[in-house]
Amino acid sequence: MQEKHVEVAVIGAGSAGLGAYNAARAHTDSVVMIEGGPYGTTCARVGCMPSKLLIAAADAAHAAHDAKAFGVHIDGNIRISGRDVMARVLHERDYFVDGVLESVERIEAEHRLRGHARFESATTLIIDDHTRIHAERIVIATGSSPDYPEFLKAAGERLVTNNDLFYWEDLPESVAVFGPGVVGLELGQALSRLGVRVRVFGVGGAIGPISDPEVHKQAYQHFNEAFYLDARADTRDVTLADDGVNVTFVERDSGQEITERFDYLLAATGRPPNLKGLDIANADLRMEEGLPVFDRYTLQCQHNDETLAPIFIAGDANAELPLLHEASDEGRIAGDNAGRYPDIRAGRRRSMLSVVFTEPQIALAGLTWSDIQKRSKGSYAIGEVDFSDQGRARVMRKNRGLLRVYGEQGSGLFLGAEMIAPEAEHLAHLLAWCHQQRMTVAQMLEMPFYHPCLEEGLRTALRNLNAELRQGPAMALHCLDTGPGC
Ligand SMILES: Cc1cc2nc3c(=O)[nH]c(=O)nc-3n(C[C@H](O)[C@H](O)[C@H](O)COP(=O)(O)OP(=O)(O)OC[C@H]3O[C@@H](n4cnc5c(N)ncnc54)[C@H](O)[C@@H]3O)c2cc1C
Ligand SMILES: NC(=O)c1ccc[n+]([C@@H]2O[C@H](COP(=O)([O-])OP(=O)(O)OC[C@H]3O[C@@H](n4cnc5c(N)ncnc54)[C@H](O)[C@@H]3O)[C@@H](O)[C@H]2O)c1
Repeated sequence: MQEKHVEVAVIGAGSAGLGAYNAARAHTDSVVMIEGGPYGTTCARVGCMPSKLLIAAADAAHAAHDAKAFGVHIDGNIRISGRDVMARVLHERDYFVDGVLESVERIEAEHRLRGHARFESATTLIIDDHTRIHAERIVIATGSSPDYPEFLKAAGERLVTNNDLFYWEDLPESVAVFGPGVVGLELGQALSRLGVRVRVFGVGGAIGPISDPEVHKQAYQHFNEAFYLDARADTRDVTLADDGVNVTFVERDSGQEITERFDYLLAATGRPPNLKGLDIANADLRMEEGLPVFDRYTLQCQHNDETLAPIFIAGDANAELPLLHEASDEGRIAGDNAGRYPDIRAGRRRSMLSVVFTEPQIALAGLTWSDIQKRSKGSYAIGEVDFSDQGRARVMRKNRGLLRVYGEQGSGLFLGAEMIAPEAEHLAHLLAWCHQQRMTVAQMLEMPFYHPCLEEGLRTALRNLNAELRQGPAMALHCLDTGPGC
């Protein structure tokens, strides 16, 4: 067993780990980054990028099918080649992975260590069985992995997760998706648009990250127009079938128990943090609900006696906001603090922004509806716009969805938003930026709105909110002071 002494050890070379390494490296040369799996990050390899590539193919298929509604007739059959779709996904995915691999290659070889890390004590790590690292400070950036309930294991080799799906050489005929969370909705809808027979089964009623009941209602309706989604499914059995898997469930509308065969079962039932193999009990960390207690501004953990530990936790590993930009931010903050220790600084946390790349897209910005229920003690108002009659959305045949914006009574401050809306990724950015600038709804309304744009729908929602906050005039139906369709 080799012995190595460093100031900072970073466990995990994903988006958070790479950010942490770079930030710590700005303070000291004595850093090591340990990676137990393949380099390339979850985001590039099996997460954000390949999922968006699959969705891009699905959008192309959908546009081709929808073209005739615009008077554009594509003569002959629209043929989707599963092999070509998956070949492009993998080819482009590799391009993104290669970019990450190049950055990893640029890191000095003596700063990189391959192997699975586990804690021997709060300041020593064992890497596989080959190296013991004595580290003055440690950053845990181990990410998360798909997890699923025991009964799904009956699907055997037909059970896949996001770790497997992007390696398919061809598209299957059918997939049963368990979990209408972010992964299940994005991949389920993409597969459905690519001609795969899809059913999505959930428990407890949740759809993606939506907490606003009105947005939830619309989402349920829109997705069900596109594919079968039962967010409170009564699934009775999962068994292996010939070259496939049988799922027995109570059909949502008929109430009949049926057994249906699928080529694959996609488990998208959540991604808990990778803490299990870490022997974290040896690190003397204070734990709550299986997770280390940490400060979200410094990312620093506590010892069991509640003193501060020289251990930091960033990215999906801390389960706070398992999103790429948050992992990068947290990695930088944790690495900076591990490097500058004991001179710990609070890092800048941005306004919350989350996008689900479905059609319509789901997005959250600032505080969510459920945050506001907890924090605002009734002193808030809601404005909304329904996109079914919004001018630009209608022009593009994307006139579906609901945007709800929240503001604070008295101050008129913009608090947050939830939406299922056309091109919500852009609307949500504007809203997150305004939230971070602590703007009032009235100030937001002073900004320019171009005609005819989806942002005019946002303006309608903001005007509605301003009126509800009693800071502006009541809304007029089809007011034409700004052009038709607003
Ligand atoms: C299908 C899918 C789509 C997604 N799409 C989006 C999106 O569109 N936008 C978005 O913002 N987010 C998206 N995400 C989430 C995003 O990918 C993650 O939030 C982000 O990649 C987390 O980065 P990380 O550094 O925390 O983890 P990772 O990138 O997973 O890095 C953790 C690393 O730690 C290593 N490791 C684990 N344990 C050990 C150990 N004991 N010893 C050594 N090494 C270890 C792992 O091998 C891994 O390389 C998506 C996720 C999935 C699954
Ligand atoms: N566009 C994006 O930003 C993006 C895309 C994909 C993933 N992600 C990140 O990855 C994280 C993990 O995504 P995820 O979708 O795996 O998890 P999730 O927590 O978002 O969703 C899991 C879903 O599975 C359901 N579920 C749990 N047990 C079930 C069961 N037995 N049967 C049926 N359904 C069950 C849950 O109710 C929930 O709806 C997300 O929270 C998100 O932060 C982000």
